[in-house]
Amino acid sequence: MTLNGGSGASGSRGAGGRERDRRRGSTPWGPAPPLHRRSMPVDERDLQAALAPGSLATTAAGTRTQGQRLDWPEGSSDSLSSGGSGSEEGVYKVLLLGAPGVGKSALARIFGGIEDGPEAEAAGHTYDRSITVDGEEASLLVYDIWEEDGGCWLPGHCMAMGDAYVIVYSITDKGSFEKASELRVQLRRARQTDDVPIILVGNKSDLVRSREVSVDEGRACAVVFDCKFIETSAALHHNVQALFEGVVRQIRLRRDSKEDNARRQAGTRRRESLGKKAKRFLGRIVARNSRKMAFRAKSKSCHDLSVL
Ligand SMILES: Nc1nc2c(ncn2[C@@H]2O[C@H](COP(=O)(O)OP(=O)(O)OP(=O)(O)O)[C@@H](O)[C@H]2O)c(=O)[nH]1
Repeated sequence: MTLNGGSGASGSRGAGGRERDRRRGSTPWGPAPPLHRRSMPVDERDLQAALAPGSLATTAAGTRTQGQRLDWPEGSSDSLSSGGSGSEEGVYKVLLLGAPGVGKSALARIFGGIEDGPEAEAAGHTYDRSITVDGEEASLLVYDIWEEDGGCWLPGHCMAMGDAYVIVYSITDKGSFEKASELRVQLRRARQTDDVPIILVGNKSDLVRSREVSVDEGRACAVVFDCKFIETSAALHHNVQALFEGVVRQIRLRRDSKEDNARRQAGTRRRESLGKKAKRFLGRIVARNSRKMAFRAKSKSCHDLSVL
């Protein structure tokens, strides 16, 4: 996978700032004052414009910075690269959700190519990079803006704006695992009709001795909540690349399956004979009866981020 050289977090808000905000790669970016989540003045109208589904306008919570480092191996078939034009339809908003301290920012910073230390302090909360997965480029805007203790600005917007969600818990904190389930339920409520990809992430997998949530528990939770599952260690940069590649694949799989369905429906409407209709009806009955098998198949695949 190729991550396009890390233009980092995003800055100003408002739909009018769309083009201006999308400076990336080689564009020099003047110093922007870091904005803080809690103290940030929020104008509801600005946010609505900025966070409207489909809008590329970036979050009020972020400042855009330049990513400096390639975290993922160069020369691999899929790796990070710089700049990327990121066609507008190829830009996906990814929201990180989870209890405090589980490592959301650490994961986001690795994605953004931001080093720990002063650089990280100066970075905002939104990271913008182009990545090439399976030979196709996609731009991800990764939002690390979730505030879960009621201080979260406009949680409804957070739940509505994502093209994909990464729900993070710490494997060393059972409470954060329970919180992850709550967030999944909240998301389901907020996006009832959308088949939006959700990836459950057990972070801090390096802390083996303090583990409170087993891999099996994580996986079982993902099966129950119909999402994908992966364990990561931001500290060791383990599986972080796989996570973000998986996000892109999950988005694409849904996009492709929607397109296939639309194509099939269009064709079916034109040509479907009575025999075919009967076959489809029987197929549905069989599918219902094999729900148990489907559940088993799902539990096998919930950790495979490259399949639906
Ligand atoms: N050992 C270990 N520590 C981690 C890992 N990921 C994050 N941390 C540490 O956990 C602490 C919290 O990480 P953050 O990235 O700030 O967590 P967060 O979820 O963004 O927290 P909030 O900003 O409070 O929501 C920091 O001290 C990180 O260094 C990991 O994979 N392993």
